[in-house]
Amino acid sequence: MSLNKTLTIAGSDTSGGAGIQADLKTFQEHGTYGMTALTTVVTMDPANHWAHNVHPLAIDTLKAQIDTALSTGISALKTGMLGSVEIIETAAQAIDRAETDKVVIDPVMVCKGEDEVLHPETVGAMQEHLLPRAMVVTPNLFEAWQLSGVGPIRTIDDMKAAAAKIVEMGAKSVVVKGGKQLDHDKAVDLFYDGDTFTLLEAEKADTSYNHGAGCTFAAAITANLANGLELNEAVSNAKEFVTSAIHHGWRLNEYVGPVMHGAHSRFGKVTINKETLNA
Ligand SMILES: Nc1ncnc2c1ncn2[C@@H]1O[C@H](COP(=O)(O)OP(=O)(O)O)[C@@H](O)[C@H]1O
Ligand SMILES: Cc1ncc(COP(=O)(O)O)c(C=O)c1O
Repeated sequence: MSLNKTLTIAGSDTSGGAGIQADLKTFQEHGTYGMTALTTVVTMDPANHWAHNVHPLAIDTLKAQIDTALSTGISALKTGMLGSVEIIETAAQAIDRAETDKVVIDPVMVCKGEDEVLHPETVGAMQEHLLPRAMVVTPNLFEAWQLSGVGPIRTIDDMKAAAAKIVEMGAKSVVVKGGKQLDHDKAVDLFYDGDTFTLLEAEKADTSYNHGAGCTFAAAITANLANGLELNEAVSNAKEFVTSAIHHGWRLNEYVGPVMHGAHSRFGKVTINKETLNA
């Protein structure tokens, strides 16, 4: 028996909820064989209110990991926290060498609770190098604003305008995640494949234990694509998966509450609403 191989090019979240830890747990839940290329290691300082420290790895170390993973012939890949223009360029080269067009770009710019881009110059590099290579991009509202120039995004019409712009910039499709940020009674995401706008609506969880939700969502799409699902099905199944994970988010300590990556298989399927919108 062989498994579909999924690669994540992303940061390590030592606390285990986001980053490659979220990706691997999610890949495992979907029955794919997860592989990793770490860009950076994020640690948290227990003596200083869990302040994040970012430890970038040498670029040659990243390249060697990519070489290792690509040599196995991967089925799908995703990118997460990249952190510098050089790393973004390296990820783009990896995508060009991968023998698959199943590429999910999670344009991680900020960690939850912060609203400043980690490195502003990386936005231009993502626009130039990653959007044209993406089968699907998964920005939250802030990231969609930064990538598209359309914003601040406050309504579903704003989400549509940003999504259209991101596809115009070269992405094959995009999911703009309204999540908790959009002022709406449901957790609403907008999927646009260049043709049709589809609203994905789930029950909103009243929780702050949602660390890793974005990574988990993008990893689930990646695994679904690797397993042969059509793009729209890969996205809506991933929305069900992450909704369950968020509704079972839990308290790791006084600073962070990760999603429960395995909730979907443990507690059963949740249902979401799908609605096609007029262009
Ligand atoms: N409170 C919530 N209840 C249900 N779904 C949520 C909630 N917060 C976020 N989501 C969903 O989780 C997924 C990831 O979104 P989000 O957490 O906004 O991403 P990011 O981590 O990139 O900011 C999206 O499908 C979003 O709609
Ligand atoms: C390595 C890494 N990647 C990605 C993220 C983004 O996490 P989320 O999925 O909660 O947006 C974080 C946030 O802490 C992180 O540490």
